[in-house]
Order: sequence, then C-alpha cells, then structure tokens
Amino acid sequence: MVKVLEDQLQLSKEAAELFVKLAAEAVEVHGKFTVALTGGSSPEKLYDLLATPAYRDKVDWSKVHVFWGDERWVPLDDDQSNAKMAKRTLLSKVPVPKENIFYMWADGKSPEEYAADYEQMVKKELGESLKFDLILLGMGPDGHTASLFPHQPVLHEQTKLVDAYYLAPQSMYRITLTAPLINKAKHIVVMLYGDNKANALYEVLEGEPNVELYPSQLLHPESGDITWLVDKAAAALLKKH
Ligand SMILES: O=C(O)[C@H](O)[C@@H](O)[C@H](O)[C@H](O)COP(=O)(O)O
Repeated sequence: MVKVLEDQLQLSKEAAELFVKLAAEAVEVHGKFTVALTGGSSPEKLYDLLATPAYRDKVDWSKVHVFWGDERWVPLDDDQSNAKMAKRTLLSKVPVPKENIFYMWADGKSPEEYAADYEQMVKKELGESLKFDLILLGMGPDGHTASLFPHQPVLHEQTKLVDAYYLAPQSMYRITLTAPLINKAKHIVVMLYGDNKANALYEVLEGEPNVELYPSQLLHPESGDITWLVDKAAAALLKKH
C-alpha cells in the first residue's frame, strides 16, 4: 500500500502511529516486538516523536527487541553510525533493556565475521519463522534500501540473511539484512520524502523491472505487507498510486 502524506511531519506521525499499533499487536500475540530500525535522516523525526510521551507511553519498551536493517561499519560513536542516531533520538529516551538492543557493530571483528554473528542473533531472536514484526526502511534517491545498493552482488544473495561487503562508491564497509530476510517480515514500512526521490519511487513502484538499478524493487513481502509512507513531493511522478 502507498500512503501519500502532506509532508515529513505528517509522514512521521503516521509512521509513529503505525509503530505503536504494530508493537501492541506483536506484544499481545507473542509477548515481544521485534523491529529492525533504518538509518539515514528520514526516520529521525519518527524517532523523536516515539520518544515523546504521546507515543512513548503507548509502547511497552521492555518487550521491544531492536535490530537494524543495515549499518555503516563504523564504531557506535561515529557520526555516520545509524545506531548513534537512533540512540540520540530514541534509544537513550526509552527503557529498552540493553540486552534487547542488537547493534550492527563489534570492535575487533571483521564485518564479514560479524555479519555471520548477527545472522545467528537474528535466528535466535526470531526463531524458525525468521519474521521480524516490523522492518522500517528508507530509500535513497538511487532507489537503494537498507544497504542494498545498485549493481552490488548483495542484491542477488539468496542464502545469507545478513551480509557485509565493501561499498566502493562510499569507501566504506556496509552490513545489511538481505532481501530474502527482509521479505519474510510481517510488516515492512518504507518511509521517504522529498522531490529528489520522486524519480526512483516512480521507477520502483511503476517502472520497468530493473533491480540492478532500483534495488527497492526487491521489496516483495512473502506473506506480510508493505506500506510505503511518502510525501506529496516524492509521489509527484506516480500515476497508478
Ligand atoms: O544506512 C543508511 O544510509 C540507511 O539505512 C539507508 O538505506 C537509508 O535508508 C537511505 O540511504 C535513505 O537515507 P535518507 O533517509 O537519509 O534519505
């Protein structure tokens, strides 16, 4: 489903309400809420909102298990760290037990080693279903999501659930959930805004199949659902949504 909102603030409020709803449902059904956060700048307002009493007080944070959809392979105090942004905006303000936060970073390990470790943590936490209750994602102007970037071999990974690789255009290692794992989620929410993403969103949702160029085309939940939360500017080129 594609929901077009007025602007970033309305989009973030919609995402916050969805987060609260899905968290309550998951805790009701199986006693915890497993969520993979996204990085980038788009979710910052969402995380800020979730830390305000209006939303914070509606979530049983003791039952929330926090993962990431992807991460830059940098220390947690690095300004490029997705975890650092999430800690600053949300995780330092809500009572998630620290043992329920699974950072995508380990000092003294290679990214490849740690991707394998993270995969084991995911398997242990999710059980054999491998279903996250919610995976939050953003999308770049090039159509990437998580760290599934154009022309990268990781786009075709069908066995690993978590992978790490050197992203040459950004001169850094990335660690990411792979498409097979993402598509097992019960709920995928992709949030994006701004006219710089209008072309990629059109190509992803209505253009010719071309995952090499537009990796977000890989987002097809097996049995769950996907909600695209976009603002009017990002939706400007859509014809069928
Ligand atoms: O590590 C990252 O950069 C993110 O996880 C990435 O996939 C992000 O969602 C997109 O790049 C969109 O980023 P913006 O929200 O900043 O446009």
